Amino acid sequence: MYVSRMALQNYRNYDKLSLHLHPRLNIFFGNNAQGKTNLVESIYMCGTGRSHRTFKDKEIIRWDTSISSIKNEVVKKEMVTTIEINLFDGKAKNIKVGGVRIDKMSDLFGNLNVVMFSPEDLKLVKEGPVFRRRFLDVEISQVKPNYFYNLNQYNKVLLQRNNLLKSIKYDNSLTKTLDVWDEQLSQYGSYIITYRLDFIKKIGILAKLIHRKITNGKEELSISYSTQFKGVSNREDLKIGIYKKLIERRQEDIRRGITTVGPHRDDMDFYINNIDVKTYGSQGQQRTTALSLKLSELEFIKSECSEYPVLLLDDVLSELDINRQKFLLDSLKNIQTIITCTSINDIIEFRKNDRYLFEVIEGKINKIEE
Ligand SMILES: Nc1ncnc2c1ncn2[C@@H]1O[C@H](COP(=O)(O)OP(=O)(O)OP(=O)(O)O)[C@@H](O)[C@H]1O
Repeated sequence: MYVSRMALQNYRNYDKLSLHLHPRLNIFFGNNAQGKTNLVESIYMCGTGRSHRTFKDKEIIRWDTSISSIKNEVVKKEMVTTIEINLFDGKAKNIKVGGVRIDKMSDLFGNLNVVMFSPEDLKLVKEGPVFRRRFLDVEISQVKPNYFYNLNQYNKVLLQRNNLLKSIKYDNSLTKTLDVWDEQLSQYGSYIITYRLDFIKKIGILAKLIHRKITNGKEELSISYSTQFKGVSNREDLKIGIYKKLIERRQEDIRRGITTVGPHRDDMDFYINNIDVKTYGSQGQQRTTALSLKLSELEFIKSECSEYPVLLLDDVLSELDINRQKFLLDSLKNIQTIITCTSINDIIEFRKNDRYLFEVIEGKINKIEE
């Protein structure tokens, strides 16, 4: 799939923009703070319904205006469809697919699959577990709308349970009310863990092969899911396991006023040649692991949806050494790729006859060559 045309209005520093994109390679270069990331952010939004940088729509709307819009044309299985997002100051966004307004975010997923790779992602391995859980949630939601539903329900119940735990501290008679939340938390939580286990199993195999290639067979990467329910993969057993542990930890949870059991505490582990990459990996190994993981996502989406997603490479090339850059660029021949960079010196000769090159200057875009 690919984005054939993009149009922005009052989107960050873009007043009005209309652009045809190359079905394969698009390179946007320019100095800092010209609008390169804003551009990839808008494509990411059409795929996921949200920005990768902010939860606040207000920040996206061009200053001194009140409505911002994105309209992209997407070619998927040779059919053209439009995805339109209108953002309002102080009102929920409105999303249309093929001109029809959708009321559930999960109806957006799958119309445009995107994979974003930015310098932030290079920290995926070594940063805190929140980043890795977010990675899991975004990637699985794109291909499994049911996951997104269960995740939303889980988060709602978790919030209610945590509020209740805080109230119980002052009113013990409320303790019995926890039963209903524990039941629901186990139900939704077991779905989340089952989906995550399946996802990690699949991308684990793909990432291992990719990592082997990048390191010329020197490193063997393995990825696993770290959970309080190790060894349990059946959904019914997980449900029972979560429920039992919630009861077991109930007094502790009441004392602390938070829920200490469930997938919101889980994480991903990475090993290279059986050594924990988070703790002992060099910076280079951590980066290569992140790169293998990102590239495995492309293959995963292809295997689930039969088409490659659109790849957004935001300012990431300069962060990789020349070998990794070459590996990355060579892997992308059949994938629409949007690259942003401040300098094109390293890639000026790259796929010269099979790309569009654009210069970004203060929210305006000049096409340099076909
Ligand atoms: N809501 C907004 N309205 C108008 N301009 C905005 C808004 N939000 C951000 N900007 C402007 O957008 C520009 C930043 O754009 P962007 O983040 O895309 O930069 P970039 O070209 O990717 O730069 P870098 O190479 O430094 O990452 C800044 O000039 C900023 O002031």
